[in-house]
Amino acid sequence: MNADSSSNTRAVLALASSSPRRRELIALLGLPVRVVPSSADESTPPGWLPSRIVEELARRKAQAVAGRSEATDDEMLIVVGSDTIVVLDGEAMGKPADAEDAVATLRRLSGRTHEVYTGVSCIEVRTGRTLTAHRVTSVRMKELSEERIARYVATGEPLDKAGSYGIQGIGSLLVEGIEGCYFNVVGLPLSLLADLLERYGIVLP
Ligand SMILES: Cc1cn([C@H]2C[C@H](O)[C@@H](COP(=O)(O)OP(=O)(O)OP(=O)(O)O)O2)c(=O)[nH]c1=O
Repeated sequence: MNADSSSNTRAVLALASSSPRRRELIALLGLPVRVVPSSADESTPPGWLPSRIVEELARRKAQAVAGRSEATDDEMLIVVGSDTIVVLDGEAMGKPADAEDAVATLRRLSGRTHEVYTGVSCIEVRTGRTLTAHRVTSVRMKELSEERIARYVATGEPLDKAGSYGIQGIGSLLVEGIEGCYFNVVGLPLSLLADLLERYGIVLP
């Protein structure tokens, strides 16, 4: 099944997110997409592994939207939720509370390699069939001087991003290199999402 399928049912995605990055990325798949911001509870108990955190939060975001969505007779509606965290020394870091918190996070990331975890969860609205997975990308940061961190935080870019940087923006200047999926760092691992969609019978290029 694909967007141009001659079958009577067409695949439609509902992105459970208010992230402009995720919206841009999911559009690359070429399927029809509706965007429905999700307001799920993002708290998790202490001690959860990063993989569990991102998978659970991705599922919660998708469930919050699936619960108030209805597919029309001629469509297979799949809600997609996603969650990203940065992990250093086993500690999960989400979005910074404020500029000061962003400075403290970047000081910790400086000159070291951390992991970015992104969970993706798909729910087919009609059947409730739910598929969830995650990817991990290693990111090595340059040594960052105090002046450089201050200049970067002053751009405002870090404030709505896990780990207090955006690899797709001017934050790319702080990054030495990565190992793994780039889109995973930006917040939506497209190749993983495509693997999940294939399991619903959706054919992509
Ligand atoms: C590390 C990194 C994170 N990010 C972003 C991706 C996510 O949007 C954000 C992590 O926060 P999330 O809580 O995963 O997502 P969100 O609150 O932005 O959006 P929603 O829950 O509505 O889907 O950090 C980047 O854009 N670039 C990066 O390099």
